[in-house]
Amino acid sequence: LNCDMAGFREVDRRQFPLQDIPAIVRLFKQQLESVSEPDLALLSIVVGAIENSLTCNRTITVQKETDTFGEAKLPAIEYHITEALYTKFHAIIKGAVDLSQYGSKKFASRELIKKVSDVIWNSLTRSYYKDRAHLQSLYSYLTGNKLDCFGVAFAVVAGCQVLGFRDVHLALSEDHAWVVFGEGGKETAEVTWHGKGNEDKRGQPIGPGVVSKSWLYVNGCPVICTRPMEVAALVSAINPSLNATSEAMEVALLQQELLWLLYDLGHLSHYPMAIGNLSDLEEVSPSPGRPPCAALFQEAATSARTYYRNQHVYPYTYQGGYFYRHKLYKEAFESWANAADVIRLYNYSRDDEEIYKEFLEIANELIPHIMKVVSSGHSARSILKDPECFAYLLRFYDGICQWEEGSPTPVLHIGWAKPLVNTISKFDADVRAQVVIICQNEDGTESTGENVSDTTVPGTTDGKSKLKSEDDVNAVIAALDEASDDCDKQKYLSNE
Ligand SMILES: CC1(C)CN=C(N2CCN(c3ncnc4sc(C(F)(F)C(F)(F)F)cc34)CC2)S1
Repeated sequence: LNCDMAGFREVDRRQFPLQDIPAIVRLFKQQLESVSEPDLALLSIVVGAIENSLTCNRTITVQKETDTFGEAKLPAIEYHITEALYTKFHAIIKGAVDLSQYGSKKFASRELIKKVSDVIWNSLTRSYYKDRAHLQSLYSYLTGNKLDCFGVAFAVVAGCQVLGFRDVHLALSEDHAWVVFGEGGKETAEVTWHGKGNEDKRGQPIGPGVVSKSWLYVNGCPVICTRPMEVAALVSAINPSLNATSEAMEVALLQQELLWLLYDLGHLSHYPMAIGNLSDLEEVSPSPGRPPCAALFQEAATSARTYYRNQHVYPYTYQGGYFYRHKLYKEAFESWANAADVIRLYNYSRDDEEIYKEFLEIANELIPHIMKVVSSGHSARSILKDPECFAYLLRFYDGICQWEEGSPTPVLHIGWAKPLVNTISKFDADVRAQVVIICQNEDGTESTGENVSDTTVPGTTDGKSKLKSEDDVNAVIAALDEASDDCDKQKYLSNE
């Protein structure tokens, strides 16, 4: 009867109450190394209970944060609480889904998945703030009937695991989640909503999203999770935030320890964002004997290039953000140029607001801040004298221009042009002249397009004077467009 209670039965009652981080890590390790598959419901309830008690209404008196051995103290997670919630989830799922109606037992069907999604969906609180923190776990679902969009997708996969369907897995893009199922995992189904004010497409395959080349569906290169990678997703989704400005240290430490456990077991190698999350945590509090966070950010980018045809943007914006925070501005420019080389392959659609905001912040906040900071310096090694920096910036802006080409939704507007022109005009003509634009034509042959320094900025004579009016700005855009029209694909290389 209770074969699927295996997850719980195996759990050694003696492990409870779970008092500290090592106890939780032991539970995860035992689940990840157990012969069957890790129990998603059990693990999500446990970490959800800890996160909730340490970040929401801190009912517990703030205990001495570490015990005598420096381990962060956690609120004791009682066996009977965990078991009650676990049993409740099983009862909800098995009570609502009459398996005899769904033919094949071996593989899930679209109808079954839609039914599980409906059970979760229809049991959510009518209206609540969907973007709130701490709504990602089954603890939130079972105690408050609230889930965020990731949480709904995760709950559907956990529900299908309860029903014994080992073919249903979580599929993750950089801003959306859905499920794959069936023989060879070839079928896809929407199970949750995305963004605000969009009709949900639950039950439908994700095909059209891939065809439209929108970033939301990462050109058909999503992270397809195994059970342990679904554990990595729930661990990545742990949110240590106490409020907008501070975090619960013990929750962040727990997330970091669990991510290292998953990393050591090899379950992050195909999951760039999880590696990025771990790198962010390591940047704040480095673990002794572990690779430096800079190496982890690089690993995330390499994973995306190796397993996902370099169609993911976030590994490069994780890396660029790190370099920016550490004032490694040339390295930041290179990462952001690499991010733009990814987005140029997509067509910007209305569902892609998140990545639009990401590029907008880089182009109109971070790069202008860097230009301001370095302008005051007078070092000969200034990035303003470095043609490679100019080349990285051109590749960055050109990637965004190409993103717009062929898109149903415009990307650029005057708000982009001013910082863009301001940045480019900080590089003198003699520096710009050192950048050679290599064009790759349709047939793969290469030709040097117009040399950038020949396209003196209209309205100026020696290319040195600054731009004044809006017409000048529009003229520059036209010049850039013209330059980009000359070549099908531009690679900006600086000559050595
Ligand atoms: C460079 C950044 C701006 C820093 N944090 C970033 N994150 C934080 C972590 N994050 C993630 N980290 C691990 N896994 C996932 S699965 C996912 C999602 F597909 F969008 C979902 F499921 F719809 F929410 C998001 C996400 C989203 C991206 S990107």
